[in-house]
Amino acid sequence: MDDTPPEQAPGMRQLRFADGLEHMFRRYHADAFLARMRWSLLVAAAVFLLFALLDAISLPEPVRTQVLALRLGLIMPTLALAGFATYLPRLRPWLQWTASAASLVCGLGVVGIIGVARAHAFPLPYEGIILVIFAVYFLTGLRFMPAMLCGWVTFVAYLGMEMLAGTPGHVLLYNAFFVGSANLIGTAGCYFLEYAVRQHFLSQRRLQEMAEKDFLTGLLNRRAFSARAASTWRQAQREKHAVGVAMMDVDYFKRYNDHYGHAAGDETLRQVAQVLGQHARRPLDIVARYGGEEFVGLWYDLSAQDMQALLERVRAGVAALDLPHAASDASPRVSISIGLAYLQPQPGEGIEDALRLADMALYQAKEQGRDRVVCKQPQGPGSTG
Ligand SMILES: Nc1nc2c(ncn2[C@@H]2O[C@H](COP(=O)(O)OP(=O)(O)OP(=O)(O)O)[C@@H](O)[C@H]2O)c(=O)[nH]1
Repeated sequence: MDDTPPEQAPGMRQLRFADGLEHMFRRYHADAFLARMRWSLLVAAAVFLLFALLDAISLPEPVRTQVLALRLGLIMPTLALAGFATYLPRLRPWLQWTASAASLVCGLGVVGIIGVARAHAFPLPYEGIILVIFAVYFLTGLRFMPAMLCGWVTFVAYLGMEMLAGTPGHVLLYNAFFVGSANLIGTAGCYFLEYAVRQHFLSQRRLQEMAEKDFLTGLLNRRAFSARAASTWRQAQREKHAVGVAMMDVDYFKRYNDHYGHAAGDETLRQVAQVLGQHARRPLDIVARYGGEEFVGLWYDLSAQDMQALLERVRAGVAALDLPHAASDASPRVSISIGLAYLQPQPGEGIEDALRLADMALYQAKEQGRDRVVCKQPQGPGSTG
């Protein structure tokens, strides 16, 4: 397990983790901020509608028509489209893009509104730009980079518009200072916000790992096995694929502890677990510590022969560790007995049924002298159990 404190994780300061982790973070962020994004679009729409009301009451013609055209004909439909996009699961990976586009349209739209007022010499306050900038940084749920891009592009567009409109230098300087400062505050605030979200993401991952992993061996624990195996089992039922479920037990481990000491026993369990882990590398393979010196594994969609061959390699791998076990009647080295249940999950059957069968196979392996693999298949046509 990675013990680095979240704030020292590589890429934390740059707000970019290594590729795989960054991908997971973005998915986590998209899920965590989905509701917030919807609400922020709703709040933005409500504010723009209120301003439209104010414009309708207070602006003279032709400013009113042009401003309302921008508010109701450009900004509101964009917000509606961005809101709609949040309900399309296919667009979920692109939500930062759609929300950025909507934010940019709002920012440039407000620049346009002020530009219309300037063109008709109507003294419309420029502070609407500051409102938009704060909303982009703190309300939308945009990550730091896109939020910063939207904020600063809006700033530059605003400056350009004021220059084109011939705004006097000293007024422009003050306005630019205010809008620029809003952007600086937003940039810093948004950085710290995303930093905190990343810290939270890493802490949550660590907690989940701690809840799922066995402390001694680093394999999954029994609870995590049950959850994952149940889901793989259902998948096998749906797709009508076979699974191999194996119970594995280190032979005469009580005697090993008594002979070599508990600490040596711990180290042996770690090494055995490593061998098991090396044989469960596909995404749906699961191996876990079931308890004490007992391990459990599930392998998805292998033929019965491949499954038995794999477990034979596991048994041989443990033997190849070449750890002396002077007190064992099965072998002079540490060895493992394996009971395999090989079956295609039937409707109404659960993973417990497979575990029970694997346990029976393990019992037989012990009866037959340990250090071996015994396979059982459910009774029925073609059964070898
Ligand atoms: N070192 C160490 N020993 C453990 C741990 N968990 C369980 N054990 C020991 O594992 C032993 C299991 O003993 P038994 O259940 O009798 O099994 P066994 O001696 O392997 O006998 P067979 O399974 O019949 O071969 C006990 O002595 C437990 O104390 C652990 O985390 N570390």
